[in-house]
Amino acid sequence: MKNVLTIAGSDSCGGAGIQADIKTFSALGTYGMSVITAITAQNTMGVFKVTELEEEIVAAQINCIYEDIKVDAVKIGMVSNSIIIKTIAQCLRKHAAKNIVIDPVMVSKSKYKLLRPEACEALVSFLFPLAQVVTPNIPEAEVILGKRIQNVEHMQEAAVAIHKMGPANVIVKGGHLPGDAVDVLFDGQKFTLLSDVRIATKNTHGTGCTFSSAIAASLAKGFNIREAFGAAKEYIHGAIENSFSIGQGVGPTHHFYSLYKRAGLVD
Ligand SMILES: Nc1ncnc2c1ncn2[C@@H]1O[C@H](COP(=O)(O)OP(=O)(O)O)[C@@H](O)[C@H]1O
Ligand SMILES: Cc1ncc(COP(=O)(O)O)c(N)n1
Repeated sequence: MKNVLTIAGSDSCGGAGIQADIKTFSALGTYGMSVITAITAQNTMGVFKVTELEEEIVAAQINCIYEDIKVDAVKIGMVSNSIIIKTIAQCLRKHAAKNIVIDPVMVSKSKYKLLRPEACEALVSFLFPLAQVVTPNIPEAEVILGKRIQNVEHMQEAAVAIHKMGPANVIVKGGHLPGDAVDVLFDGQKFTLLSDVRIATKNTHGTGCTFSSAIAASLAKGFNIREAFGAAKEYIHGAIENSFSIGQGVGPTHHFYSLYKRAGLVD
């Protein structure tokens, strides 16, 4: 069994954040662990309150895990302020953490700011250089670069520009552009583009969290970045295809549809 850690925020309704990450790790046959950076009160309609945790408890959670358990990959999601960002960078350096996947979470689908605007610079300068891969969506890449991204060519340019900020690989996700769902990987030398038919659903709560966690689980299993990208794309497609409506807003993706199907729990 490979061990995968998520460092992220808790989502009370279970569709994104820590909860989506651990479901993904489990569905992909890895052992999931968590370091919580913030607690959010949210549901399918929005984020209503956020409490950031003190950096001491964030550091203690990371140290506790690395001092005892071999961590095969780590995914970083919502980290809302620069003090916690610097603490995480320091801890991961101290433990020589490998297979670091960074999803630079900034704004929820319900438009709530999950990253303090002044902390974007810290995220880029302290965490990006440690990453095996960073996975911005279009709005995040636009904020990082201060440029509009309107097509796949712009996504490729953005991937090259973000690569210069230090990560070994960049995947710019195209979920926010119209048309097919095209994602662009740049490894410093060449591009890999993966495209899927866009699934017509409003239930995409947590897609970015799920996608980056699937990459982390795949890297933990020994896949190279291109293989991990392919496995994550396939996983997110199935999870969105089987997404469902709970609550009144944007529903979650389904992580265990194939297991449930085999067990006769769904049609
Ligand atoms: N409606 C959809 N149909 C198929 N794939 C999608 C759809 N929406 C997003 N994706 C895919 O889900 C992954 C997450 O992308 P995105 O939604 O852009 O991330 P985020 O949740 O960070 O905004 C990407 O692989 C993207 O191409
Ligand atoms: C704790 C937490 N982390 C990440 C997201 C982003 O997910 P989404 O973009 O689908 O709202 C979220 N809503 N909550």
